[in-house]
Amino acid sequence: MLTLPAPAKLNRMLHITGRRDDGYHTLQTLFQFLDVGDTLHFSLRDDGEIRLTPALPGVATEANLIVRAARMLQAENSCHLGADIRLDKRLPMGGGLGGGSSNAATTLLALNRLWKLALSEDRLAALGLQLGADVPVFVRGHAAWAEGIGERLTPVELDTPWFVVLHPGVTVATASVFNAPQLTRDTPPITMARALQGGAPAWRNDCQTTVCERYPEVSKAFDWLSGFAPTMLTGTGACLFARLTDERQADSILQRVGSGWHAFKAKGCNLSPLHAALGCRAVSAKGRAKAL
Ligand SMILES: C[C@@](CO)(OP(=O)(O)O)[C@H](O)COP(=O)(O)OP(=O)(O)OC[C@H]1O[C@@H](n2ccc(N)nc2=O)[C@H](O)[C@@H]1O
Ligand SMILES: Nc1ncnc2c1ncn2[C@@H]1O[C@H](COP(=O)(O)OP(=O)(O)O)[C@@H](O)[C@H]1O
Repeated sequence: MLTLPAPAKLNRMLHITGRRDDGYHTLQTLFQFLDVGDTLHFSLRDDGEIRLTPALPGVATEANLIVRAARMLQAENSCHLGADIRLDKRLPMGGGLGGGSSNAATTLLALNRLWKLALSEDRLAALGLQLGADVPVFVRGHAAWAEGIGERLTPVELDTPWFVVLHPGVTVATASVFNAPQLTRDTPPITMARALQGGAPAWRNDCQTTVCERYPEVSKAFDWLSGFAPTMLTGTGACLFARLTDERQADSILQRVGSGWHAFKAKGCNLSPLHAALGCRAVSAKGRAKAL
């Protein structure tokens, strides 16, 4: 059996720079992984079946990104092998932590290994992009500056603080945020160097105002958490994250979280825990940028 993590991600900053003809928005964002996430267990089957347990509430098995990733790999390689896959789900769904995308990326890398397909990382990232804009960064496995709809990636070294991630108990529909008339969607593009130069104190998320206006519970949670430390929305929410000076500060905040909200502490990682588990070497220092 192959057991691998599917870590969460944060968008440490997120700018929306425009809208494409197909309706998708162009972004500039900094992705970083957390040392917390789901876990997947893979066992080989020789009959071509893909069996996933347990089912996720509200997600048909064939629509689950894990099953879709497995089927895509089978089709791509005319592969007749299958897998039993068990998912230990910890990440809230639709929270802006990228859990579904991360599950898909872990499945692509795991089955590439289990089925001995030897597909390149480039090919796996291209397949992943067909499943979701956030899948390629999980396939690549390094914190990254992302452009386009999140698929044009440049690895970066970011600060790796402790965070408290707070789920305010509401679900935010990504499409409703991107369709909101008041959404800021004309932030002038900046260079990666400029984004990194300001560092964390200068970062913001263009979705945050719209999400807080439309979801009062997110606004309330933001006001509460930012009373302790600098706080931001990840992706289109609903999760918020506070950047802390040390782990003790995280523990102290966690003791005060009210009922109806779910919170956990996590550390930022520039190398994905998935790639650490697979024993991948970190990308070479060449071409990496460093946040000040
Ligand atoms: C904006 C991010 C940042 O990480 O938010 P989170 O999902 O993590 O919160 C992601 O790129 C989200 O990517 P993903 O979650 O794959 O979005 P999808 O399901 O493909 O998109 C849902 C809907 O949101 C809109 N959408 C999504 C991404 C984008 N760059 N522009 C858009 O306009 C489209 O209307 C699309 O139909
Ligand atoms: N394996 C999976 N894990 C989580 N969500 C999944 C999965 N497969 C499909 N989904 C669907 O994808 C949606 C987005 O999930 P997720 O990636 O966790 O959130 P977000 O994109 O907000 O970070 C979920 O609401 C769910 O309907």
